[in-house]
Amino acid sequence: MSRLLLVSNRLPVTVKAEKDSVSVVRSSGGLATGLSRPHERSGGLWLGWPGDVSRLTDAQRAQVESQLTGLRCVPLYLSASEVSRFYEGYSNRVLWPLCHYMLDRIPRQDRDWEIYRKVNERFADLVVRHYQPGDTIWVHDYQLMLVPGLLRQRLPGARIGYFHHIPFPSAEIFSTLPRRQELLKGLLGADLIGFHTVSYVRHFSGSLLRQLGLDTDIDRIIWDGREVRVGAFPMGIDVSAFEPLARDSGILEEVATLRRKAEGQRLLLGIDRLDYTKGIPRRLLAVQRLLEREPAWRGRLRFIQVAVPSRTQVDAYAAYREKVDELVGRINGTYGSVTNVPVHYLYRSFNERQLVGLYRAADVMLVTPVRDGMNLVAKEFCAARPDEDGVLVLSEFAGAAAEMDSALIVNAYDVEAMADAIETALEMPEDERRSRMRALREGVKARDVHWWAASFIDRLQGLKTMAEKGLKSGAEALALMKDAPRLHLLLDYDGTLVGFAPRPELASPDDALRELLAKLLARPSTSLSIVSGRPKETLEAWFGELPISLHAEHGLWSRTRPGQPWRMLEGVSFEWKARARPVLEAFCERVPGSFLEEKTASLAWHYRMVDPEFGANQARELRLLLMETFARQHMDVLPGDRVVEVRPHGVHKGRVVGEATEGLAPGTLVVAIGDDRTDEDLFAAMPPGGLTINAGQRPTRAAFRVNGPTEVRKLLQGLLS
Ligand SMILES: Nc1ncnc2c1ncn2[C@@H]1O[C@H](COP(=O)(O)OP(=O)(O)O[C@H]2O[C@H](CO)[C@@H](O)[C@H](O)[C@H]2O)[C@@H](O)[C@H]1O
Ligand SMILES: O=P(O)(O)OC[C@H](O)CO
Repeated sequence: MSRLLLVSNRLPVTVKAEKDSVSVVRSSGGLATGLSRPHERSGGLWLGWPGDVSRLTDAQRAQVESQLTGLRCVPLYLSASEVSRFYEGYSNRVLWPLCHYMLDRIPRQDRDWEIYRKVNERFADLVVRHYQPGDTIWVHDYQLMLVPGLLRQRLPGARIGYFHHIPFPSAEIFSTLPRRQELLKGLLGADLIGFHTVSYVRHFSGSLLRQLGLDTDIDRIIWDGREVRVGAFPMGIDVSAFEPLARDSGILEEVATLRRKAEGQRLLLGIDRLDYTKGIPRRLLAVQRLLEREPAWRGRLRFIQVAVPSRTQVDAYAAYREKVDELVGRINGTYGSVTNVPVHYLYRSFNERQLVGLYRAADVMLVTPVRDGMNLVAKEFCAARPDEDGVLVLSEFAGAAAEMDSALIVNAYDVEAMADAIETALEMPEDERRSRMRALREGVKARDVHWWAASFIDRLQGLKTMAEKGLKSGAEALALMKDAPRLHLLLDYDGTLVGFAPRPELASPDDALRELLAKLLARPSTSLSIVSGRPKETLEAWFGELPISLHAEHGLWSRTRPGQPWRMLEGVSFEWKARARPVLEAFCERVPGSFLEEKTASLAWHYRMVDPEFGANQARELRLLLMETFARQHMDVLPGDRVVEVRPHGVHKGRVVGEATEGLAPGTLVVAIGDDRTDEDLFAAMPPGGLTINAGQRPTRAAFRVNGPTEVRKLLQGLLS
């Protein structure tokens, strides 16, 4: 296993300052336990913020640092202003509510973005300082969304993963963020981007399409000349740590004491960070509603709500706390008695042993966030129930609901339905409770936190990095081309010599391109061919006068010299065309903005002016329909860049190589440059020693890569100097 560099905003340790001493202890949270095994095994480092150390003396700080070194943790200290503007500001006032669909909580002024960016840079710089070739870098969560991109600039060949622990919102929600594109580009610096559920993966892909025009091919995105993978990796908990605690005799005694104190009562339990995403007020209202409508439960229910203080400096959290306090007071005031209150509200953190005791004692666990990335509390509850009893009421808006369908799934916004679910849970027969809990426990055990970490790391380490793929740069290609005694260039047109225009006829050659081609032709021992998918009429009109060979419609038509007739490949069948046309026309009608281009042999359905998400979906549907309908016909369906093309089988750009290079003097270096899938056929048919250059970002069999038409022109210009 290669060395792991873990990067998260918070280090997995807690600094404990007492009167005269200070110590650093490993935290027990999900991330800390989940990654501790790979962290130890890989001999790597964990980089992050150790929390507020501003009140420590110099000597204490030195002591902290030496203990951190022992744990192989590297601290990144945040100044007071960074804590307030990076952590509390952009991370928790903007990104947190955005990802949890709470747009009205985001401040109107975007004033903390710069600090967010700068702190992300500080993290990236720290990683670079500790990076050794061969390391795997794994960045965590929304506080560090720019870090993968910043690392990619600094360490182009590194293997980088990113995991998003909170929901990724729908494309409509994400599009409200002024910095949406920067953040997406930041994430795309990673080789692998992980989310808890497939719906977050879908939302992320939707945003890529809408914001950057990038289509996700199952789990693969092509960005900046690299492949980026996305996937769902549902996080689990450390079951092996919970199980023994749940059988611990000391804890079981405490459970018995608690149950004795609540004799004659059923126990409901809620355990959360005090966060406005956790749905505590509606949960309280549901308990209130049950007591209101079913007087028989009054005095017979005890709802224990534990809330750990969180982000207390952020106003929204303070206001939320007041709201919860007020509701608890109101319910207890209405339904309490001199000896008993229905809600036991505990505003503090509990240690793991105390939590397990509560989980073990509860009849019904209420996990009802209004939005939650995963929610590990739901899984901890099940792991703590080897007795196979207890009912889990789980919000459909927690990522955990995607896996835990044996829970009672509720709409956490619907107070009445939650009151119903609590009642159903309280009255559930023992058999049903056991069979549901058994199924839940199986899932929680099978996909624990070690499985989660290992599946992400294995996937990441199984991917080839840029360096391993070995694509060489345009500069290296230029050096070889300049050294060659003679040169023949096979050039694709659209996407290679010119960029894309809204309609094909608008992408005509500009003056600079014409001048460049003329100069290349004047260069000693240099000849060239244009190999395009365009109709022959277009190539004739644009380049007919030039002493070059022209190949139209992916090689169906060829013309070797000006004035020579165009010749068509022999033995090509077109009978499918009349039947395919109405299918494509129907798509033009139903997808506004799309249009049909007809060439001699092929039909192309263009959707570059259509809403990207809708266009891509419709293109997928069209391809499936064509492949089904014309399964045994002599035709190929080719997906292109915002185009679906249908062309005769056996007609492809590779067919022109023989003719275009016929009669070249020995020792001529043949160079092919193209950007899309149709150019791969050209690359595949190159003569031995030929040089292949991909002018795009797709996976390619080419040996060299440059980035788009601007760099192609720069490369060709380089031949003239
Ligand atoms: N009152 C309390 N006292 C003591 N400990 C308490 C506590 N309340 C919660 N905890 C502990 O905190 C840990 C994490 O809890 P969650 O997954 O529920 O949410 P959190 O929002 O912090 O995490 C974010 O990251 C995790 C992991 O990816 C996602 O599941 C989640 O959706 C995302 O918001 C659990 O181990 C739990 O025991
Ligand atoms: O306490 P925070 O702000 O570091 O956040 C803890 C949560 O687990 C974030 O996902």
